Amino acid sequence: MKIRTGFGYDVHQLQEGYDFWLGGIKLDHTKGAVGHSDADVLIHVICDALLGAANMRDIGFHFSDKDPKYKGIDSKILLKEVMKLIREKGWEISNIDSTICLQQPKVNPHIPEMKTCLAEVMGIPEEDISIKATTTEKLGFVGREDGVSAYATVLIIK
Ligand SMILES: Nc1ccn([C@@H]2O[C@H](COP(=O)(O)O)[C@@H](O)[C@H]2O)c(=O)n1
Ligand SMILES: C[C@@]1(CO)OP(=O)(O)OP(=O)(O)OC[C@H]1O
Repeated sequence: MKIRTGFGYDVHQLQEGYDFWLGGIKLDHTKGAVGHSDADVLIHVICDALLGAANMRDIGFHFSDKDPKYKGIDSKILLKEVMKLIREKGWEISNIDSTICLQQPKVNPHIPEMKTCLAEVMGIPEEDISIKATTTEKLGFVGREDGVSAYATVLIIK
């Protein structure tokens, strides 16, 4: 049996007038995340951690932010595609752990819905997905509410 770990980190700006997609669901907030896609930072770090664990480059390598095909795309579609890529190489997910860095809004009340959504997209049990959140105590770009960042680690097996 082979076991590999992977790690992902990503940042998106927060601006008024944009939808705020996070963990596959739309949050009700005064600002939203800016990107070429729907800018779902949690999904992006999960994609990067999975691709990194399988040694298959990163999200921007597979889905270029210069390609009009991905303009405004639902990141759940990208995550499904990443799952296909790693499963084609024989990998299955053991577990995912993640942290969202966001000053506001509170994400804790939305974590169960995010887990249900992501588990369905990835075809894995909810219990294998951990999502956590932290503010940065009003420090830095997250603290100023200029952006949202996230980290994820994964374990994959074959
Ligand atoms: N956007 C966020 C940030 C944090 N949480 C939860 O609040 C707890 C306290 O935050 P600290 O930054 O003071 O550590 C944190 O542990 C999370 O449970 C949240 O829900 N949404
Ligand atoms: C997802 C992609 C592709 O639409 O665009 P963004 O939403 O800008 O996200 P980012 O994490 O900066 O890079 C990956 C991109 O290729």
